[in-house]
Amino acid sequence: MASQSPIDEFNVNFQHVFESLVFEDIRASNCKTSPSLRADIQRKTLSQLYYASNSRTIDENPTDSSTLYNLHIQKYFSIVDEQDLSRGLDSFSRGALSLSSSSKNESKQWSLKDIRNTSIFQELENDVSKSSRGLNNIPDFEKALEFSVQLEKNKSEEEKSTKLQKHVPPYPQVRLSSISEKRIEGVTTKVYPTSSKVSPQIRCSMSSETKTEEIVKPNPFRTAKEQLIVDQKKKNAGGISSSTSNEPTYGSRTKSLGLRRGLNSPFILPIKDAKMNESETNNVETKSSGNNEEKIIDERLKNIEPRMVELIENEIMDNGSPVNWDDIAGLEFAKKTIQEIVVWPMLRPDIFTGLRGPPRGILLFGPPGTGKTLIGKCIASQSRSTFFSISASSLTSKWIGEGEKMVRALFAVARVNQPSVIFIDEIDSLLSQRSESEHESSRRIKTEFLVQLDGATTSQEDRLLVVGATNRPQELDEAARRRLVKRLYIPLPEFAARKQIIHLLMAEQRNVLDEDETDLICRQTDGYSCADMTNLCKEAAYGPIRSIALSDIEHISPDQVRPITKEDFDAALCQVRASVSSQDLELYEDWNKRYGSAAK
Ligand SMILES: Nc1ncnc2c1ncn2[C@@H]1O[C@H](COP(=O)(O)OP(=O)(O)OP(=O)(O)O)[C@@H](O)[C@H]1O
Repeated sequence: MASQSPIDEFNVNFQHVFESLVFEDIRASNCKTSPSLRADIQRKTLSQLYYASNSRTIDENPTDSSTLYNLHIQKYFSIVDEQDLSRGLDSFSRGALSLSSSSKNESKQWSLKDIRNTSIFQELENDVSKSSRGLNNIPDFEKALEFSVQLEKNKSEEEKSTKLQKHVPPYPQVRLSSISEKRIEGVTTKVYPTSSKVSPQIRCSMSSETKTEEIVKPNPFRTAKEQLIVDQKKKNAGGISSSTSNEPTYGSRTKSLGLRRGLNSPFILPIKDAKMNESETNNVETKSSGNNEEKIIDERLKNIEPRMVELIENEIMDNGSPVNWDDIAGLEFAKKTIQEIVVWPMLRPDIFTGLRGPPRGILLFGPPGTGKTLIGKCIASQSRSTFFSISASSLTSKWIGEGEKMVRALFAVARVNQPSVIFIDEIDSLLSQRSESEHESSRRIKTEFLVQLDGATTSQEDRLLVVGATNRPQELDEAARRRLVKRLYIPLPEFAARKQIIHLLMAEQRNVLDEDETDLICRQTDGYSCADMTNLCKEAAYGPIRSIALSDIEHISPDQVRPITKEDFDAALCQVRASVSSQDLELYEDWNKRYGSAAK
């Protein structure tokens, strides 16, 4: 048997398909058949056509198959969209937008979306755009074609509309069936306004000729994104509006470095514009004028190295907690004298003028740990002054070669921050008696210090007080001694002062010390300095802790720790001894008799 030629094969196939189509068409046209069944038959026909075309069973020429395809599409839609339920499904108006997923037509294999995505449908569009000559010969094809093209164009808009309807079932109140009717009858002019993104006003064409648009009730529903756009639009009203539209630019927004720009942010030039430069220049001017003001204030610092100023402000300026006179046990004479000659004049410089002018330098001398530094801090606190605390030995050793600069800087910063108290501990090491073996740098520091001290003592405007403290007053240079006009002896604490220290410190701890026991401790601590007394109390406070078993120390609560007893002090007394020898005390008392502002 001779094999069939490709043309014969095509003819056979086409005949088969055509017969099938005609048969189905007759079935579908049968008025007695239900609309649902007729729609199914048409859909089946479309599927067959689609399959035959794709498998090249019928025709390589897409125009013919397209003609057939569109014919059946029209028939299909005429059934689906017919509003008379006896003849059609009225499906479009009730659910055409969700037709693709609808089960109304009892088939899951087919959907409107499938038709649009078919290659034959797309080929149809392409062919039409390439050549309209052959198509003009086909009756009604043009209408079907235009419908198909328009259908594709409207696809995305329909999807949006479908989404909106899903959220608000009663909306839109549009007879969409009218749209479909127009599609079938003629060239569709359905227009969904693009501005519907913000407040969708769905418009539909009522007539293909007049293209009159009907404004349908606006849909109040807004997606979160739409609401954001509206809010930002309101916010930016009156401000600089973006040159771009408010519509979101999905995925195409330009990222900028630094701060993220909002939807309606004004455009920012990637380079500095003239205006920006101008404003920056103004800022610089403002800043520089501000600096000029600061320079006028800080005239006294102009010859001082900034790093030294910084060092003094960070390391020497003391911002510790304030000290009250009551915090200092004993030393009644010293406290009274300092209040009279130092604190009051610093608080009321207008009263303490002339002969009543305060001394600018005082010396606190005495055994170590008796409260000299404490008094210096208290002077600063009570006179509301800035407190500078420096050890003279650090001036000579820490800043070798720069000590004199440091002294100058210290006084300059103190003047800027006045009223100030400059407390110089171990002042003897700075202002010791001159000798042949004295190092050149030490000598220069001493000279600078005396110069500054002279300036501080002679200047009436400056409110500076230099407080020197020493344990070796006998080593002080004569010139220094003369400048430190008030020389106050800070002795070892007496009985009352020692008792006061115990009370002060024990007040913070649980203890069972009675007055007799406290007095006994005070008698036992004759010759102890204030620092010694503090150490004794600390040691006694450890007694209750030492009585706790090591295994319990981690878990024991504070109130389970027993109170401090006299026995703890007895144990502590064995540990903490007086640090000041009687010989040293004699030296202080001698020197006090000779040079000190002794108590009468
Ligand atoms: N009069 C006092 N009242 C209460 N506590 C004091 C008194 N004097 C000293 N202390 C305690 O002793 C500590 C040491 O005191 P401070 O440094 O003032 O002594 P100092 O005379 O300056 O000693 P140094 O000469 O060794 O510098 C203080 O921190 C304080 O706890």
